[in-house]
Amino acid sequence: MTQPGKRAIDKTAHCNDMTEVRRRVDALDDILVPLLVERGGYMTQAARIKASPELVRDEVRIEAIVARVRARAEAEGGQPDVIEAIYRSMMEAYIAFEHREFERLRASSDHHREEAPKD
Ligand SMILES: O=C(O)C(=O)C[C@]1(C(=O)O)C=C[C@@H](O)C=C1
Repeated sequence: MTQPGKRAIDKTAHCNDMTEVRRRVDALDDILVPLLVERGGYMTQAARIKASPELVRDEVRIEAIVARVRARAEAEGGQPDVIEAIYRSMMEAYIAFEHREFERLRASSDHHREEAPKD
């Protein structure tokens, strides 16, 4: 459980003008974007490990992630519906990326294949 006073929502600073709001938002985006890039790296890993493109989209896993992040949003004093919408949209973008990575990795490994493909 998130302790009272340690919730993310309680860390939001009171702002006196939009310059301060935007400075705070930019500072959080500077933390978020590198984390999203790192998360995206695991789509490349998944694309390498999965045996077929049909396995890229995994509805069971998507729903498990949504349930998990909704609960976390609640515990942090946030809005579960907002976090769910962000995650569903983010995962669609990552699924598209994972499909591109799946193709890219197979295409480049073809160049390194020693034997000619059969047929
Ligand atoms: O867990 C996976 O199988 C992934 O490929 C990762 C991920 C994600 O976390 O964004 C992306 C695509 C899948 O539909 C489910 C989840």
